[in-house]
Amino acid sequence: MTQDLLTIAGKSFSSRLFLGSAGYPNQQVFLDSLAASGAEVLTVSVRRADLTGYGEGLLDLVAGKVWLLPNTAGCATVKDAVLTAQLAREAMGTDWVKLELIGDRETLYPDVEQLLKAADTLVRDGFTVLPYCTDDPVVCQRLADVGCAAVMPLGAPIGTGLGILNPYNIELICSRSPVPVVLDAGIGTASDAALAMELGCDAVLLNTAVSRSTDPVRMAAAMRTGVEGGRLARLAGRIPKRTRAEASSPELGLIGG
Ligand SMILES: CC(=O)[C@@H](O)[C@H](O)COP(=O)(O)O
Repeated sequence: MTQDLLTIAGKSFSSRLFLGSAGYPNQQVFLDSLAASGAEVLTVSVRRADLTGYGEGLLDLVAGKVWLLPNTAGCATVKDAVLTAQLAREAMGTDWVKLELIGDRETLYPDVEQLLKAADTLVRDGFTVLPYCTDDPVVCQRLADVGCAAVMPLGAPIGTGLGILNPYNIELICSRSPVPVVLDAGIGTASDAALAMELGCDAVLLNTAVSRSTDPVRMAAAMRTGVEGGRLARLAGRIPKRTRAEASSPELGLIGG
C-alpha cells in the first residue's frame, strides 16, 4: 500500500490524529499517551506551553518529538487572539497557529465574525492558520477563502464527548472544502474518531476524551486505531446503505431451490 500522508501547508504527516496536551493526571501519563497515540501534531495553549506544564517546561518534554501547534484557547477578541499567536510565534518558533476565538463562555462556541477577522489578519501576517470553527459549510468556505491552511469544524462543544452531532454537515464540509478538514472537539471515544474519518475528514484533533478517560494511555491507543480504521474504510469505499435485505450468498444451486 502506498503511504497515505496528510499534507497541510506543505508539511506532511503520517499520523492523522492531533492530540491536545491539557488535563492529564501527570507528566508521565501525558508522555505515554502521546507515544501511544502516534500523534505527530500536538496542540498546546500558549499559557501552558510557555511555562511549566507538568512539572518541567512542556516544550522541553516534547522537543523534537512532535510538530507543535500553539493554540489561542481562551481568547475572546481579535486583538487577544492575534497577540497570543504572535507571542507563540516568538516563544515556539513556529508560524502555525490553531486559532480559537470563543464567542460564548458557557458553550465555548466560536465567534464566527471575529474568527474570520482574526484569521484574515494572521494570514496576512504570514501565519499558517488552522481555525477552530462551527460545523457550517459557508463559514468553512469563508475561512478557506481568506487563506486558512485547514479548517477545524467542531464535532460537538469542547470537552463534552458527545461525538459528531451533525454528521451531514461534516460530510458536506469535507466534500466541498478546498483545504484539509480536521475535526476538532467533542470526540468521546474511538468510534467517534473513526466516524469523522469515514465522513471524509483528513484528520481528527482531540484532547479530553484521552486525558480524562480512566486509562488515558489505552484510550490514546484506541484513538489511534479508530482514526486509522476510519481512514482505511473511507479509502476502501463503503457499500451503499439499502433499505431492503439482499442475500450475500449466491442463491444459485440452493438445496431444494
Ligand atoms: C486542546 C484543544 O485544542 C481543545 O480546545 C480542542 O478543541 C479539543 O476539544 P476536546 O477536548 O473536546 O477534544
